[in-house]
Amino acid sequence: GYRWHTRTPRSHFPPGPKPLPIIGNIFDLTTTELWLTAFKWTRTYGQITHVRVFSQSLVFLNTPKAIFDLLDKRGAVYSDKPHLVMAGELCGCENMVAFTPYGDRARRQRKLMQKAFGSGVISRYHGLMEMESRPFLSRLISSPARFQEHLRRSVLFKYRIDDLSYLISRYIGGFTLLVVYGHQVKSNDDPFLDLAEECLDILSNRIASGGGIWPVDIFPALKRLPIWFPGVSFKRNAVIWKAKMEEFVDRPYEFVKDEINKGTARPSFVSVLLETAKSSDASDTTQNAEKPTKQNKANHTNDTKSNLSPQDVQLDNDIRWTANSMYSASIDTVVTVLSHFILAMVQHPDVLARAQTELDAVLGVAQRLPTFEDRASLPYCDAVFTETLRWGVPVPLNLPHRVTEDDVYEGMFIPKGALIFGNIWAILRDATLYPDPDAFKPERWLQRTMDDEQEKRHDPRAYVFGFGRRRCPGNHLVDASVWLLMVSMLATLDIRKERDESGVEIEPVVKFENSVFRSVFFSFRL
Ligand code: HEM
Repeated sequence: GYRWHTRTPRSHFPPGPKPLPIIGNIFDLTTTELWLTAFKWTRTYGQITHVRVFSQSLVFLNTPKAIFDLLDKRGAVYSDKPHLVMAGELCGCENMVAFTPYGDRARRQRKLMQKAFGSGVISRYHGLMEMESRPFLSRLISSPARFQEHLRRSVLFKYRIDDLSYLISRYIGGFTLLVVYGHQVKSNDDPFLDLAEECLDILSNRIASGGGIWPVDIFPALKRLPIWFPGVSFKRNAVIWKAKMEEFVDRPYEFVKDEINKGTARPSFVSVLLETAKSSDASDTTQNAEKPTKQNKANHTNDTKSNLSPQDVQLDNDIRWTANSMYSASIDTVVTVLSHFILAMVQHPDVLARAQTELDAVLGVAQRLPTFEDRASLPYCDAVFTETLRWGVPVPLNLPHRVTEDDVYEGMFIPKGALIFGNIWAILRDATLYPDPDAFKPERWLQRTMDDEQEKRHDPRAYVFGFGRRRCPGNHLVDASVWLLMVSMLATLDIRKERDESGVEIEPVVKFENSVFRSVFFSFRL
């Protein structure tokens, strides 16, 4: 039965729109851009909102205080992830880091990612990022044939954001493939990048569309229906998608193993961990391995299965899935942030001009491209980057966390199993924190009026990467690589509105997609 009918009176839940009997607030949730709806609720219900879908509680945390009090300070019970039958179990995504239940495995995975992309190691990749950003720029300006060389920052091709998304995903995907797997993308039809593209499309537009909640997640009994049963097409799809996801995880990983065996592996996240594991094998230091589950065994290639210890199997799976998670989590997110940047530049030629003037002064007549050494001398460009993160809000409702114990916060009851959404949108659009919040205003980051602690809380980086023990492990990488792409584009390109036949500028028609990421579509010119 429903817990609140017996033990806890409904009035003790955080406030929220009134649910219908049984189905709850389903109809309150089905609007486009759910974050806009959730934002409206904050006006009526304040710092926390509660809604439910059938018996599943959804809790939106709408203020920095509520978010940090729960997701940070009570991280021990607010760091689990929803158990998704369809996405996790049936489609095999349960080992991806963003879906991993909170516990030993999640902690091991995060430790590995910390090694790869923790704040202390990012500067090691600066050279590589600078190197990889060059082909990105040249692909950008050479893809359409009409480049006009006599203009320094030159204009004049028509783009749809999709064309650019493609190039950005090649850049960030290529970079991650190199760092994580030691694979260098050389051609336009790289098999690993093509596979990633196909799989990310399946993941975000098929498996996780609608927040990843399928009827079978609400009625788990559906999964026991036989596959031929009418209406069970989700199970047939799941079989196909699961095979694809496994290929996505296994192929680049097996590539590294092959390269190691041949003695030709380029040093990478995976190769270094595998080599370290091999050399510590002799001294046998691993402890506390989980018992190998069916899943673990199934993941293993036949030739090695027989002589692997449970510890080896565990480590092998940790590396395999962590590598894929970093690779797959980096692509759509970075594309989204850069699309927001371009949109802001198209809509604010004055900001573009000021950023370019600053760059010109620093880069001088040499007309070289910017590097990380220049960052400290480019405060306005940095402000443009910070404001892009605040204004764009790439993941407006964060990824849901799941609370593992009944909890009470300021007199409100939060039931075990509730999904908790950090309402990042509500915070970054809060006029008391960021006056005139809809406006794109880099100036707001130029004068320091707060002490260090307040400043840190005010910085959009405290929000856009999520919270507590699940906070995005790629955040330091993003701060470097996205900054570099932005200033490289500012240094070499003009970004303009489209024009009609008679040369008159057209306001971009902007369309946001209703999904986990705040993807945006529009046209512009470079
Ligand atoms: C601008 C780009 C990015 C944004 C805005 C972003 C944002 C986020 C957010 C909001 C979360 C959810 C955090 C939470 O549950 O509280 C997350 C998780 C994650 N991100 Fe990112 N991310 C970006 C790029 C990257 C990159 C480049 C990587 C590569 C290392 C990455 C890897 C991950 C992983 C593995 C998770 C799951 C962490 C976990 O559940 O423990 N992200 N990211």
